[in-house]
Amino acid sequence: MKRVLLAMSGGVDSSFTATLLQKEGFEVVGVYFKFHPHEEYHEKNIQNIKQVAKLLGIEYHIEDRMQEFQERVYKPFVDGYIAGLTPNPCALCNRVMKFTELIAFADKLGIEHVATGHYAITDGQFIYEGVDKTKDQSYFLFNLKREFLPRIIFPLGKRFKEDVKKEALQIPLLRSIAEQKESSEICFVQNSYIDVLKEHTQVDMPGVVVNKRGKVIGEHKGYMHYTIGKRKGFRVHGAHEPHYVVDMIPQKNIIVVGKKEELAKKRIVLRGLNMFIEKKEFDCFIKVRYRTHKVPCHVKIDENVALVELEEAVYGVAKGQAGVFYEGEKVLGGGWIV
Ligand SMILES: Nc1ncnc2c1ncn2[C@@H]1O[C@H](COP(=O)(O)OP(=O)(O)OP(=O)(O)O)[C@@H](O)[C@H]1O
Repeated sequence: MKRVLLAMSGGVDSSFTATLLQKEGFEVVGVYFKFHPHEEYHEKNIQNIKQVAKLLGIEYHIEDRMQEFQERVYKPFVDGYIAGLTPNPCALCNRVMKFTELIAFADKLGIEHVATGHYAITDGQFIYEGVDKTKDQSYFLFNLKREFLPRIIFPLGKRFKEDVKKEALQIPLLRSIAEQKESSEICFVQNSYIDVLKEHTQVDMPGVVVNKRGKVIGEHKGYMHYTIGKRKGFRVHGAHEPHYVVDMIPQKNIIVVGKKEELAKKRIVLRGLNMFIEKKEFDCFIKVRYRTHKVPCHVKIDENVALVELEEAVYGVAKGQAGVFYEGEKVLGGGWIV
């Protein structure tokens, strides 16, 4: 029987994925990784995994990767905010933690294929958007190592979240899992990223708001409270129209604000590229945040840096986020916005 190692989070998606893989004739082995140190959170998830394992009669493993997660994902997240970036820990984690550890553990167990409950599609060469556009997670997967792809299965890629939930509710032992509240977007952030940062650095430190010409026009609570495009939580004296954060100077604890048109960007530079194609110059579409539409662009790559000229302006481009290239639904690659 063909075996597959399934990354199980204890949530409805990966739990339901286990049932799909079994129906397809796989012998499923599950693995749960403890990435962050919130034991209560793990306990709840592990309870769910035990329940699924019992339902399906599958073997599962609980693996501690807290130290690695701390160094490879958590620390860069905190350091990123301190440096004035808007980090994207999930896209980073998928490359340096989740899939790396999943593949390594599969190798240890002598299993060829790995699976997750991501809403995305792969043909072993490329990643494509999942059919459920409201749940598609291809953006977060742009950074996967190419050599991983032939070993990955995404059983939910052609399914709709709503149907997954409905079907899971019909299975008695999955019912309670399907009824649980969805997990937050970043697994180690329980409430707000600000609470996480407060454990490591001083976040509340009032500073000045300046306009693009450097003139002081207001006050803010501390630069880490803001991301590019934010228009609330700071004061601009005598402002009659909305002002948006257009830049920040972390070393001086200054945020720069401007009107909507000053937020517009038609040129973006990406570094730390991960490409699934060899071409160095091409036309495609780019997504500069998770929840946004794709914009047509022209890309030129030189020495692992991509210069992207956009056909229409985008608003709220934040350094540290991922820029992901698409051709239709296919992910061509991407990099980090600088
Ligand atoms: N701690 C973990 N250990 C092992 N696998 C995990 C873990 N967290 C997430 N995964 C895997 O990554 C996939 C996507 O994770 P994400 O956090 O986006 O979950 P999700 O879409 O809410 O799915 P789920 O309902 O399965 O939690 C999960 O479906 C699962 O396969």
